[in-house]
Amino acid sequence: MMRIGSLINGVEVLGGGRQAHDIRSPYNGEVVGVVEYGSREDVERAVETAHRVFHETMKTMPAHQRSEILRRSADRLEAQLEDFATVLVGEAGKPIRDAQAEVGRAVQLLRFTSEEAKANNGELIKVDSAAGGENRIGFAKRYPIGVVAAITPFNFPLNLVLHKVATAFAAGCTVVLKPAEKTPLSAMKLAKLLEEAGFPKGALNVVNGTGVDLVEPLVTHPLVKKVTFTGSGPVGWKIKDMAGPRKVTLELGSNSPNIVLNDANLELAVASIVRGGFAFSGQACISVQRVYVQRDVYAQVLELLVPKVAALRAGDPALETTDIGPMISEQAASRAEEWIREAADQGATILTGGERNGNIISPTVLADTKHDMKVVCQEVFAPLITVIPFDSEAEAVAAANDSDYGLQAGLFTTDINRAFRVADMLETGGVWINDVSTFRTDHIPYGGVKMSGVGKEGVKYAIEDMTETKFIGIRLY
Ligand SMILES: NC(=O)c1ccc[n+]([C@@H]2O[C@H](COP(=O)([O-])OP(=O)(O)OC[C@H]3O[C@@H](n4cnc5c(N)ncnc54)[C@H](O)[C@@H]3O)[C@@H](O)[C@H]2O)c1
Ligand SMILES: O=C[C@H](O)CS(=O)(=O)O
Repeated sequence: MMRIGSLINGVEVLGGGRQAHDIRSPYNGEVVGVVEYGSREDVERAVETAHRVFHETMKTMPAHQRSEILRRSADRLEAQLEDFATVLVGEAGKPIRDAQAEVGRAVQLLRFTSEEAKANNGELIKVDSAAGGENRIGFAKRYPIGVVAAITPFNFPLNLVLHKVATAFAAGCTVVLKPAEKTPLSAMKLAKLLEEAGFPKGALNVVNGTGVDLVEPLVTHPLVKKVTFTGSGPVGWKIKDMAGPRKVTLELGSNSPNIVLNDANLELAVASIVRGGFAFSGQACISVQRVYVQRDVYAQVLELLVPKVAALRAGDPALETTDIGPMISEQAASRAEEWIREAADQGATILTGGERNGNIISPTVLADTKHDMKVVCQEVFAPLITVIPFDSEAEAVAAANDSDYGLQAGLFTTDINRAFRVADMLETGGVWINDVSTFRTDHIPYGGVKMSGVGKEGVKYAIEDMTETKFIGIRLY
């Protein structure tokens, strides 16, 4: 069993009065690890270390060397895929096939960052485009920003950490990471792997503990230049306020809309919705939540969809046969159960599911919901979708956009003209045509509008955001 502390300058700090907390399997409550919480002083030392290592090593490390270490990290992670997947099953209750897929994505992400670390950054400016700019050229040159504070959630505890750490390294930055308190084991295992692959000690420092205790001293530290947060909206917006003048990226939640038009390939749409609404018990920020179906195919869609959802197998996340594992905590499962009950009391019809067994919520499909029900207008973050009929494209777009959130959307149609017409009108950071909102590859630009966040991740875009542009001009004579 892993016992971890915080990692500062390559040394794991344990003992010295630090409080130990059990990490328990969300499935059966078994202790799968122990974490000792760091202190505000640990945060201070972590930031100072990251600052020193940035100036002494990382900002001048040649791009080919950063790229090579990222590539070696990918190879090492690939070789340990099963070990990492087992940790994810234990700490997050993630079904093993989903856990393996997350590690596979993390390997690929490291390979993308390895390539992107060598890509051109910056551009040549034709200064003589401006009257008076004759005989001058300029460069928009990018420089690593410095110490990055990264705060991450429980649901993709490996891949979402890498979205911040690997991109920061590719840019030449250093990092202080505060992982989610429920899932710190994979983050620590990863931090050690990155050091073993060749990143200098102190390039990544990890402080473990609660967000309430550690995040404020971290994001307000004067040596921190950028804050990158993935997690829930209320916490994210509070962190943005704390961060003051620092650059901030917020990757937050959503109640993702998915539209099925009457000319869609319904088999494809339904299979995608089943996968995208229920993978990891719907605990993805882009999970399918609101499904809008054109009225003339509504009955047909339900007929295809409901038996497929009912056939999903819930149970032990360690088993290859499990589709639906536990939610992260009893509190999260009880909240989902309560929202389903409340919707049913207000007139929604439960077409399948709607039950709780410990931390497992049976995969649920609701119909007859109303816009102001919590299961529609708030982020559900549970294995639950609502299926809502509409008559016209305009009605579907208006309903989809009638949300505080705007992360990703899905849209099914066989007509390319309708596809672009609707995609152009959706108020989200991304739209998939003939796939669901839940689909993501790690190099696409990714990030929400409205209350779903600010800034973009996706390898190239995150790296850009870890840099600052300085203009350097030359007058030729
Ligand atoms: N847009 C995205 O890319 C994306 C990806 C994954 C998850 N999410 C969102 O994350 C949420 C689920 O993750 P979660 O439950 O771990 O989120 P969370 O906001 O509870 O926790 C995220 C991080 O914030 C810290 N934190 C919690 N409360 C805090 C506080 N009061 N002050 C300071 N820090 C605090 C936690 O310790 C953790 O490290 C969902 O809303 C989901 O949509 C978004
Ligand atoms: O939970 C939201 C994540 O962004 C999902 S994914 O890891 O990017 O697929």
